[in-house]
Amino acid sequence: MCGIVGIVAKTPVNQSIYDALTVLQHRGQDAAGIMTIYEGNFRLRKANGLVRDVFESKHMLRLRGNIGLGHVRYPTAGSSSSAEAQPFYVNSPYGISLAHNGNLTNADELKEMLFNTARRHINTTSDSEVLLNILAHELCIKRDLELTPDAVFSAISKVHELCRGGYAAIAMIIGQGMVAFRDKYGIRPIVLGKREAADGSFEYMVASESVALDAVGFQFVRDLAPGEAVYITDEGQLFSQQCAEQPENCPCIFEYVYFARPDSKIDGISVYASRVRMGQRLGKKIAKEWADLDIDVVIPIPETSCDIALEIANNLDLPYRQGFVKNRYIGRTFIMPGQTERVKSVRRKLNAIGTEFKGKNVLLVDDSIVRGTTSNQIIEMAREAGAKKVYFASAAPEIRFPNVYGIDMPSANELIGHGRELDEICDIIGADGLIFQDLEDLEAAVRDGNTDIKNFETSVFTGHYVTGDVTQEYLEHLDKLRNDDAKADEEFFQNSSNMEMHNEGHP
Ligand SMILES: O=P(O)(O)OC[C@H]1O[C@H](OP(=O)(O)OP(=O)(O)O)[C@H](O)[C@@H]1O
Ligand SMILES: NC(=O)CC[C@H](N)C(=O)O
Ligand SMILES: [Mg+2]
Repeated sequence: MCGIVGIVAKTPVNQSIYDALTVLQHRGQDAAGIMTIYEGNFRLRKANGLVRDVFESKHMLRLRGNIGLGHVRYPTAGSSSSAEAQPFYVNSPYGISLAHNGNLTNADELKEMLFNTARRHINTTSDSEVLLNILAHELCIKRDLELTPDAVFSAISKVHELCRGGYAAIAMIIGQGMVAFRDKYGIRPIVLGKREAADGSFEYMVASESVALDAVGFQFVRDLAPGEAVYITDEGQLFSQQCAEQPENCPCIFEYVYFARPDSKIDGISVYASRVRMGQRLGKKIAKEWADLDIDVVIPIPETSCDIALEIANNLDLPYRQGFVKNRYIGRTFIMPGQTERVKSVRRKLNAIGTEFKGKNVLLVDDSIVRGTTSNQIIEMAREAGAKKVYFASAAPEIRFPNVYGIDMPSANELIGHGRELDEICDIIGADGLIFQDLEDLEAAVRDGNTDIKNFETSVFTGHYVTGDVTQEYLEHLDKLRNDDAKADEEFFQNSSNMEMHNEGHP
């Protein structure tokens, strides 16, 4: 899940984009990039690493200009090489750069089509470079020197016709403006904000999550609707239009379960409040199904599950204790690119406080169990710390199917819930009892924040893919390409780029 941000302002945007990226860091820890336009040219800095490591003062000084884009990357297509860090850019037409969150499911076909029909070459394995070239190709067909909003929107309509999958994207066009758009199912989130400039006019910002607006002093205006595009000219004029045929609101439910920050609101739903409701519902289920269990204490697995666990404890009338301490300098485990790193990071990241476990029957709570990397080790740690019995609750149901829309779960076989029933999963993670939230309850917990949303993207639980184009053949192809072994084999290449980036220079 990447984080994206774009700002069109009256004053330099580099610091605001940097600050916004730091609060979107939880969406991608692998690479970061900022691109601005200054005196008719792009200025770019992107590299592998966290925001604080990628941008030094010398880079920030170079990133001049009042319009810019930023990206934090969690690779879910292609490789982790710095050459695939974002934003990407193309020279023609105008000079366009793009930052993308999500995954295209038909990137291979589009790549071929781009060559066959437009002789466009894609030099990386990134689906985002494909998306940028599709947009560039469509804008190229409009040959006027100045782009009208109508021409931009008709290009985005073509993008929607051609591209499948989940995408929220922001593109910047030299001498014209910035366009942000969201796929027709609204799978990936994106919000619009505004701020009053000193001269009384408005500056605009688009970002993956509302928390980014808060961080840099923009007021939330609204979420982009599924299929909608907003175009902000260099002068700061805002236009918006629905660009997709039959859009359908179907946001990714995993944003609420795990990805997004609790202080964000997505599609009118507070992520924090939805997690509290997940806790309420799961608490009720535990009370009903485990009435005879002698649980002494509820302990969360930091960090994402803390709000959920507290509510479960309230519902069960049990004490809530933060029995695991999280090392604040270690990032999120699940979005690390390889399984070896993920396994190692659990014990580096979490440590048990012995007194909270010794001689007790503990209920550990996590937001989700994906590969079982965390639950497996954490249960072992609870036992080492002296727990008598270790029960485990997951606020999301069993994850049984791959994700194809921008969450790196490409291989069914790597999912602990794939093809396994509750008892078997419980045995593998080594718990004395295991309980999952029902999908109905999870959906209701989120929907209670905005009853206009009838459906969510829940394919990891159901195997039903809303875009309707995901075949067994595609899933097998994805598995071969991106399972952990395949990625480990590519490790050497991930650390070395085919193309060095020419983004260093003098201010
Ligand atoms: O079953 P797994 O494959 O281990 O994946 C699930 C775990 O990964 C995530 O935590 P993560 O450490 O990424 O982030 P957090 O600190 O936000 O909880 C999630 O919150 C679960 O704890
Ligand atoms: N998680 C994401 O949004 C990733 C965007 C894009 N598919 C990439 O891998 O760079
Ligand atoms: Mg976690």
